[in-house]
Amino acid sequence: MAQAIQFLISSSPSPNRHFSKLSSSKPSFYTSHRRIPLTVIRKPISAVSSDLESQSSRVLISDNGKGGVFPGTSPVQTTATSDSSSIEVDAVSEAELKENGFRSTRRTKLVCTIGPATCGFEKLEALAVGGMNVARINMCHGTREWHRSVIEQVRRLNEEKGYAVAIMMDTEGSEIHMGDLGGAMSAKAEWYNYDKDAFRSFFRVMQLMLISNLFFLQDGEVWTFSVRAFDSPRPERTINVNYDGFAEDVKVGDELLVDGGMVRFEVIEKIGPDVKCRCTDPGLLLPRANLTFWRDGSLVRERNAMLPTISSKDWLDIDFGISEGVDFIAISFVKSAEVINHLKSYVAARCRDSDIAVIAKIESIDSLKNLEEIIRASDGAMVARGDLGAQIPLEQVPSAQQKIVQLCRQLNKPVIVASQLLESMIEYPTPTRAEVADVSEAVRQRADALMLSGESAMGQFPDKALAVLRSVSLRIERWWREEKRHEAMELSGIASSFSDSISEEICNSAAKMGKHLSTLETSAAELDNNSTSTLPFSYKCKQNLLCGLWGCDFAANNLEVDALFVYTKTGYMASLLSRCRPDCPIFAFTATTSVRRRLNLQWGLIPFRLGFSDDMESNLHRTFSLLKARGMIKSGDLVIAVSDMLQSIQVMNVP
Ligand SMILES: Nc1ncnc2c1ncn2[C@@H]1O[C@H](COP(=O)(O)OP(=O)(O)O)[C@@H](O)[C@H]1O
Ligand SMILES: C=C(OP(=O)(O)O)C(=O)O
Ligand SMILES: [K+]
Ligand SMILES: [Mg+2]
Repeated sequence: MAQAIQFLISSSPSPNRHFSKLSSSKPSFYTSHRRIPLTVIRKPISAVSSDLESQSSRVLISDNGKGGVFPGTSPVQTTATSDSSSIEVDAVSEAELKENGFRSTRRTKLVCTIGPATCGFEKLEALAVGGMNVARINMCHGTREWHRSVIEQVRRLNEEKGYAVAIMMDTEGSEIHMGDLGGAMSAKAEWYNYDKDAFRSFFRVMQLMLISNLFFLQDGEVWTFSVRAFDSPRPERTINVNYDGFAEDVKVGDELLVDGGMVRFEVIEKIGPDVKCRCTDPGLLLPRANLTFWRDGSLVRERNAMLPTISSKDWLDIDFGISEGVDFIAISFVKSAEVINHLKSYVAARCRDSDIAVIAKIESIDSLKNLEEIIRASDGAMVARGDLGAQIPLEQVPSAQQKIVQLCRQLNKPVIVASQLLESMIEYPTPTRAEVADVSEAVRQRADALMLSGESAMGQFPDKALAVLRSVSLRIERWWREEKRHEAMELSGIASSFSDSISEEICNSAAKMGKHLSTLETSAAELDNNSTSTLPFSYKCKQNLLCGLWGCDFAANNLEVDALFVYTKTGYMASLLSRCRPDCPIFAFTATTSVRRRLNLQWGLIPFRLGFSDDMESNLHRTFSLLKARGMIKSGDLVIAVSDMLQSIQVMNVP
């Protein structure tokens, strides 16, 4: 039995004259700013869907590829220009929905760093098929030409095969690191990419160390770290450091950590630009490894902290990212909100509609100190545990992660948990149990996204690593849905304007409603157009915006909400729904390709590109018709729909 109940909060009376007001005398809500009539409308869907059958069900699969918005159009104009009878969704979500239904869709998003192991078209396609939502390129490595080719291939994949993989560019940042060791840029990658039997063979390892310019250090060996630029060949046992102040800053007796402690040295002598160090913890020296130095058990960071967060090379990379139309720019070693604000205005001035999101990487002590202001200024954050673990004691990383993940959700910013999630899978086809537990914890914390680094960039099993992230995410998500094991979080209000606070309340209510409706146990037989009953729960919203809303008559039998639909121009309303982490998936309809790709990073959202109008009723019916034609929904599915144009909540069975 198809029927609809619609709650409307609109700044003008419902523009939809088709809806009859069966129960319209609910209290209106007035404020000093604006008058908002609150109506509760209900009517059988059959009466409003007479034109449904005549709707075209023509569908379009491909993403329009090239980044940015459509030429010469704002998102609003795009609505008018896009093909009104088409809908675009990525091929993986579509297949998942068709095969297993709504509940099977993965909520946690997956980011893969692309490197030598995955830069070919087929390898990229395998990652897209495996569920990669965002491809990350790390400007620490490789040339711009190399990165451009990756971007082009991802775009082609989207265009030709119907994926919607977004692109994140990650800046190098002003960390102190070693030089290239005179070898190929991807020496570490080559090193791991030899076949695994060979990799494990001692003699092969020795041979590789010679050809790849990798060095396995012995205890007590003395090496020179120098800020001088060397002509090749580089003097023996000498390593170049990229930071000019290095020799001035270190003191004899300091501890020098390579790659957060993979190799350790003690500073024994300073001679002008050269610093002589004795190896105290032997290990493998890898090209461009990060360096930190410690004194009396604390990180020395006075001078390091004075380095600009965005170096001149980073600015060139950012220009490159803007011209290539990347979707996200992740900024390494952020120290304050200032740099994020600066970058955002820089991007806005150069990029129409400023549709590149700026992600703050939290990986330094300073970023932890200024965490809230940084996250407020950014469009999202990354818990960059690799470098973070080199700056704070390792045992503090888990609590920092939890704090960052929670704060991001409170502030409605997507958050990525990154680094070493499945580190052992660089070499082995299965993860360790501890790694699976770590991934599970990030999923249980309900981070928006998980990221692979070396596992996908230069590991031997990129697809397998991605499959592990995917299956663990799915399993843990299901587990907490079934057993309610996830962390409960009281969300505080974030809206800064009156209109935003209405959107926020609508989304909170829709998400809650989904939950409540799915736990109702009244009988379906009671669901009848003429019956009037009251929802068996009381709901009080903080700002009283929706008070009285639930006084409407409603009865349901084991009503399970299958999906939340959100029609959103900028993506904001979709992010508000995602923030609530509802039990059912969220179908986010947006008119712009770039907004759609950006929504890929957010928990639980399945982004669709769809042109839509201000008439919610016709939007819904057209969407139902298009999705039914593709087998993604079926008659009887229960949907709660919200929209940022009309600020409404509607509950509908798919006709
Ligand atoms: N574009 C690239 N070219 C060559 N090697 C790369 C590239 N991107 C990543 N890698 C390799 O993958 C490893 C892991 O990637 P990532 O975590 O992004 O970098 P890092 O180790 O510098 O933090 C790098 O150390 C590097 O060896
Ligand atoms: C993600 C990180 O940054 P990068 O790989 O660029 O060092 C990290 O440090 O964890
Ligand atoms: K980086
Ligand atoms: Mg880092």
